[in-house]
Amino acid sequence: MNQDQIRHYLQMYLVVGSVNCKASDPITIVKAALSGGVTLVQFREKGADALQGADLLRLALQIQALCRAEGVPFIINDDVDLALEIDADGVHIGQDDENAAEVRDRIGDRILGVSAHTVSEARLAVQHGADYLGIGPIYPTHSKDDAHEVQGTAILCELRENGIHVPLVGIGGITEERAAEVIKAGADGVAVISAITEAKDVHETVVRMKSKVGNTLRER
Ligand SMILES: C=C1C=NC(C(F)(F)F)=NC1=N
Ligand SMILES: [Mg+2]
Repeated sequence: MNQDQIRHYLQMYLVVGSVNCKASDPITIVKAALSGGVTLVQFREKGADALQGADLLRLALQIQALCRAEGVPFIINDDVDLALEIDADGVHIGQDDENAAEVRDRIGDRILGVSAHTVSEARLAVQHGADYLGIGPIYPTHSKDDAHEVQGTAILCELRENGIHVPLVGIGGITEERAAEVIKAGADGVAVISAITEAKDVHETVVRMKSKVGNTLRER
């Protein structure tokens, strides 16, 4: 997939799993987020009471169907086997998951996202064929209990200053108020968990956040 297409997808990136959906259920949240205009959805089922087996597969297929109906790509976090089993549009892997080069071989030209926390991790991921890099946590997050130390937007500037020009998406504690500064620092979009899954009005939150991202991208 070409880089401009990937950059477009990264603008308003929802990362969701049943564990993050307390106020409401994942399907209701994903429907409202899609109607608000999210441009990419990642199914990330992690944590103490994460779904497994048939329940996991059922929820993945349900969210995949909702995304497909809206023409929004659907990505699976970590689980390359599940992604291939249901023919997801891509996978997102961390530094502690399967080697990115091996995953690229397994998934063909599906979307490959890789988490990176330093310039050297970013360079390696790009060499191994990553289509985009997930960078963070930019701000303190309570969505990931083993998150790396908070990096602030400086990491985004540092990556761009060191010649990392592939599509980048920031993640970690990103809220509507913070979205613009993540884009100004060089990200092509924002990846969001609890600011959307715990929002009082999911649809409106996505609409507002997406318009702030779009306006800031145009001003850049
Ligand atoms: C650990 C992660 C880091 N970044 C991303 C994203 F921003 F979506 F690319 N997703 C993850 N699951
Ligand atoms: Mg992982």
